[in-house]
Amino acid sequence: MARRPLRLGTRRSALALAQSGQIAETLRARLGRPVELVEIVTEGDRSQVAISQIGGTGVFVSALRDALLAGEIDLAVHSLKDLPTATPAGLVLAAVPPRADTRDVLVSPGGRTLAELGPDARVGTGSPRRAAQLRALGHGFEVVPIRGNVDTRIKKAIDGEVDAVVLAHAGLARLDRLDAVTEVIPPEVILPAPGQGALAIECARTSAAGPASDQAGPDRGRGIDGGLAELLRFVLDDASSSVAVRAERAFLAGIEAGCTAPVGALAQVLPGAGSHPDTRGDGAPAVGGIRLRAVVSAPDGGRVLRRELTGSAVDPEALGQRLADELLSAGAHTLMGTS
Ligand SMILES: NCc1[nH]cc(CCC(=O)O)c1CC(=O)O
Repeated sequence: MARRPLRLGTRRSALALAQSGQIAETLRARLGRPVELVEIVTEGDRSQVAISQIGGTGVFVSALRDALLAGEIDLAVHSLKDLPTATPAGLVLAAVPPRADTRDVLVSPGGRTLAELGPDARVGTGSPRRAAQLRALGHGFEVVPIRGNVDTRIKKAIDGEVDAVVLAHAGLARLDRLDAVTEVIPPEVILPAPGQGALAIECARTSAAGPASDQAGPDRGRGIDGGLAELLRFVLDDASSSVAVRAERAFLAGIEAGCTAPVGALAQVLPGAGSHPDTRGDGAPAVGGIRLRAVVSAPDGGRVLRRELTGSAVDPEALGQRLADELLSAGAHTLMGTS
């Protein structure tokens, strides 16, 4: 069978191209197969209005998913934190590669840290999660809504439009802009978004037996990749990263808040007694522990609820759901203004 290139669909932002290019390199090296990048322009790239007004960050994702479902691309690379918790029928989250630094960072050209920024300071972010946690610090600074790609946001701080901006460490690392970071913010101060720092590799669901003979539809027989999801998992997935984001996403799904809500979650796989946090060698996560922390905030940051639980890595979804239930019982929806 001819080994045509694997078509990897990507957004065309600098960040998306950087992370997709890195995954393409890994695939070429490990599969010895050509991989071509297919740039997909999304509504979120075209529009200048606030992301929260055009349906959330899901707008970045749906064009890539449409291309997968239409058979125009073989796999898509997403920032996992922008991926809605529900995977559409016909698609599968095939792999979560080794996760980057999960923390947020401050880019503050004047050199002031978060603790030093006082009531006179203007701090830029487009994220309700960051805005609420920034306000909850109680330093009184003004949170200014900004959007644009990572470089645009750094420039707003350098040009003095705001005193500082909060961004993801992972994004700056992938763009080789860590030089701009003035403070790495610990998760105790600002808890990152569920899935932050992780990538998601999605593909169409195909039968492991090969081009699906048992599935209807004009596009079904076209694929050359029976078991592509299994292959991608085998070459790209990191068991610890995968377990952690499964717990965080189960929490997010359980709290029914969506990916632009003022919600943070961070799971850490613990080096449990007698177990290795990585794999048993067969790709399955070893039986260990996970520590899951979460925060929900009132949109104005006036109140925040923080909770954490530790549970088994065997069932990260159950842990995420339990933590969501706890926060719901503690009044999360009333706090977030969603009930
Ligand atoms: N919402 C946009 C977005 N999606 C992924 C990243 C950075 C990479 C990551 O968090 O994995 C960013 C930029 C940011 O939040 O600063």
